[in-house]
Amino acid sequence: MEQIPYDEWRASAVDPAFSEWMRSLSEPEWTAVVNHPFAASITRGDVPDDDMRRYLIQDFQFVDSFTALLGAAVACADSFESRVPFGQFLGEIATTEELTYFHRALAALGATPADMTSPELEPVTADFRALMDEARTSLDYPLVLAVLCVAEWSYLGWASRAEEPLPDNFVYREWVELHEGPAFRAWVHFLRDELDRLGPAMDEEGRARVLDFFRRAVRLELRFFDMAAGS
Ligand SMILES: Cc1ncc(C[n+]2csc(CCO)c2C)c(N)n1
Repeated sequence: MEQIPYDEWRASAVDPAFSEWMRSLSEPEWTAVVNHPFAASITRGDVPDDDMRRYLIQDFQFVDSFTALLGAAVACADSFESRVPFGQFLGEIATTEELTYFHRALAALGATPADMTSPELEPVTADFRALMDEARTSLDYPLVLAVLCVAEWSYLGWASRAEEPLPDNFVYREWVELHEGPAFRAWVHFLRDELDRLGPAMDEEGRARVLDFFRRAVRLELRFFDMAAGS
């Protein structure tokens, strides 16, 4: 897609948010992620066990780097008010939801402890971890935000397309519930608000760098679901 400078785009956009500028410049991949057949299959609970196991084994490695990236956000956010939500979310992931979910779901799918701690990484998992490492070591707050925001906003996108009733099997139901609902929505809102606050004050070169991280993350989300679907 053509790259329209933010200042020009904002003048005629229905939603002039900086995050929306980046999202719209990440088409058609963005829509392909939130409408991905593998994600739709999760919401219906009909992913074959072998595929769901492979996906969650790889995703646990993703979540490890993601958690480290949240730590970087605590470190490089530009105010106390901004640090706190990252710390809160970090605490939730590290303790309750994410960790117990992965252990229970992977046990139910017959994964071994070694599958969780030291699996062979798929190329897309390695590439995604490399992008998160690049953002983390930059300690550049907008770059960190861009990668976090794509991961969370895109997951909210597919999970909010789930139809009631959710699957009985907890492996699917809880994975949808983790990425939907008022608390998760507020978290995504916070990440977008931060980008919307910082983007307009940046120069064109700075914005282009944030957009580059945003787009790379969107492409990796698409490749990740493609990997999971075995395509
Ligand atoms: C490839 C991939 N992209 C994004 C997410 C979303 N995500 C990562 S950590 C986290 C917090 C609690 O669930 C969420 C929502 C994912 N799991 N896997």
